[in-house]
Amino acid sequence: MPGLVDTHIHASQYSYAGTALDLPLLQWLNTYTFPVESQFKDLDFARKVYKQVVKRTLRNGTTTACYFATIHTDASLLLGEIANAFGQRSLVGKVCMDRNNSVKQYKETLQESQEETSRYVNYPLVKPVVTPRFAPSCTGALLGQLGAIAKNNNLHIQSHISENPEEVMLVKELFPETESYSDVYYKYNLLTDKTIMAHGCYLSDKELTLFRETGASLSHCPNSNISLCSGILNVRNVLKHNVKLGLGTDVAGGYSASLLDAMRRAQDSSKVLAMQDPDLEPLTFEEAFRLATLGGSQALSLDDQTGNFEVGKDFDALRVNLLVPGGPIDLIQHEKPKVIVTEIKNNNNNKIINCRDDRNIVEVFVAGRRVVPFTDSTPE
Ligand SMILES: O=c1[nH]c(=O)c2nc[nH]c2[nH]1
Ligand SMILES: [Zn+2]
Repeated sequence: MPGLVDTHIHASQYSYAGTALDLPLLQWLNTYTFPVESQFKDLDFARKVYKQVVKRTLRNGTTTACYFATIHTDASLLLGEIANAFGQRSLVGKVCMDRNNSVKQYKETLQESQEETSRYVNYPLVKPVVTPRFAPSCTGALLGQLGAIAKNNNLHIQSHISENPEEVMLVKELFPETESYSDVYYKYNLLTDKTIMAHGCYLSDKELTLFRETGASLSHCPNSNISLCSGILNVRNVLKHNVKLGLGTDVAGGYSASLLDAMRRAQDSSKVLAMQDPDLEPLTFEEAFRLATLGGSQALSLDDQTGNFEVGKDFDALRVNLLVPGGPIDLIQHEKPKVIVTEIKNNNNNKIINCRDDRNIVEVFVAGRRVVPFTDSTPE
């Protein structure tokens, strides 16, 4: 089957994935996230965590990952180097933030943020992404500079938007002259056809229309949205507005680094909304599969290279063995499936989403190179 695309993951938060999920977003950032991220000044610590997250996501079939690092440029460059060495297709973002009242050492000046963002490298599979953390962490001046850097260098952009009600209110207070949260990013040239924004749970129809018009996309991160009690994205409405959409694990707001988990949570979340509104059609497993593959590649504007097995694209693929010895699946009264799954269309394939885990992913290929299982030549 095609490789999986994680459109939103914080590599720097991997060390505490599965813990610290007892506070809502803004308090969670101040209490857990900023203190941990500030430790990435230490390159030895950064190397340890970044190697683990690249290996863990690859083993889970993530052939493309769109990463947030931290404000530290050297550590962010190291993440790019590690992804490149392991052969994972990725976008790597040095986080930019010149506002932080709670953990005062974890921020930059406007000038530092601008100069450091210009220190990026381009590998064939690893690309830079301009990364304002989110509007509350950035002054308007910084957002404007980052919009200009992205435009002048034709770079990808990533950030967060409308994840939690308190955050949306804060943005209104900080940017009173703007019409909406989306309008803040739009005004600073940060909504482009190479932009991906995480969450968007509280976007209005008008804002979704702005996304469609600018070509900006959304990353749906259901595990994080539930774990931090942020909200539930109405995926059906996003699709109805023809906004490009992918799935994200959003580690460590999300506790799982697996896109299989994201597919399941996306369906669960959509079913919860459908229970409250009988007119709403829940997401099917075919749709969840598409979001995790082709949808993600479109959302990252990488669908000319990856996302499915169309002739001309790179070979990003998983070899899945449902019956791997010691694996998590029992197939009863079925012949042994031996298929290339380009789309999910029968119940046996649905087991791939609902019952499988990384034990069933026996080989992973990125751009034709086998990257899992790891070999002697894989970096330590
Ligand atoms: O889920 C999230 N994780 C983060 O690290 C973050 N920063 C701003 N907004 C955020 N949301
Ligand atoms: Zn995030």
